[in-house]
Amino acid sequence: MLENPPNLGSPPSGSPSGPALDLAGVSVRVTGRTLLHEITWRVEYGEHWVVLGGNGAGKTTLLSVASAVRHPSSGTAEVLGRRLGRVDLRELRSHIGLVAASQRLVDEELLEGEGATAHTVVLTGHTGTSLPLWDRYDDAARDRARRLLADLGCAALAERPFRVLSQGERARVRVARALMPDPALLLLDEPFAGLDLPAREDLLDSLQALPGSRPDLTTITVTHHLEEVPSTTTHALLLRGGRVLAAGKAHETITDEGLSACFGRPLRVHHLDGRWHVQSLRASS
Ligand SMILES: Nc1ncnc2c1ncn2[C@@H]1O[C@H](COP(=O)(O)OP(=O)(O)OP(=O)(O)O)[C@@H](O)[C@H]1O
Repeated sequence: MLENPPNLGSPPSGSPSGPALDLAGVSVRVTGRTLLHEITWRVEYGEHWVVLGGNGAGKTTLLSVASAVRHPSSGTAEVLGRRLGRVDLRELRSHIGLVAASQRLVDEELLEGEGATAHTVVLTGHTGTSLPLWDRYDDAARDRARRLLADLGCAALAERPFRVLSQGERARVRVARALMPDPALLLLDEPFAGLDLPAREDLLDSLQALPGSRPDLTTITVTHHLEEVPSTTTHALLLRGGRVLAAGKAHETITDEGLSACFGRPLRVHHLDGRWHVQSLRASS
């Protein structure tokens, strides 16, 4: 047990002791297949991780454990100081912000059909529901939803129907929604999927501003693309075939050797003005 576990009734204040995420020997098996092999991974509060790996490496499966959606088949997983299997997962999930662009919000279509505005979509993050529960939203919640939209550079979109928003605008509204309950942990599963270059850069700017305004927030971003790694990233985990190839400080982990092993081809990594870029040596030779 942690000496001072974060107060899950309200957002942690100051820097809580103990890790935000602590996986020890975590394996995930489905019939006939092992999707994750004995993952050991520790994420401290205030760290900003990127999980890199090719298609099918196990990134989404790993995030499903970190987001308290899935139990490990073996090993132990502690999220925000709570051991999966011993706590109410729904209550724990209310302290975790999850953005998964590839999996639309459960009832996004329903929200669209209802003509929900961007502000309403963010408000549903307050109750963790697909549809708005109007009697649960006081003035403070409504103001907070507006402030979050402004933080994500979307203040002008507040009253616009969600269904008419561009993919880039939707991506930022989803992040605002995920931040609505003031989560201790923000998990982003391919948040840049389907975005063009300006939309990607806008979302990156917004994500890179988060550590400044929320010093205790811990983030984990899953991506295939090095160009999408926020400049505020502190740590990286490289995944291949459901196994951790390397995990540690970003500069020590995102290397030519590490990335080449992770993606199974010779790669050269460049780090320029805080951003990462990759060059395929096979393509250029
Ligand atoms: N329920 C399941 N049953 C069987 N296999 C599964 C199941 N869920 C995932 N897989 C397989 O596990 C592997 C890892 O999947 P996962 O979605 O975690 O990978 P990923 O790294 O997120 O991939 P991508 O980048 O393509 O989204 C894949 O080969 C996938 O087909």
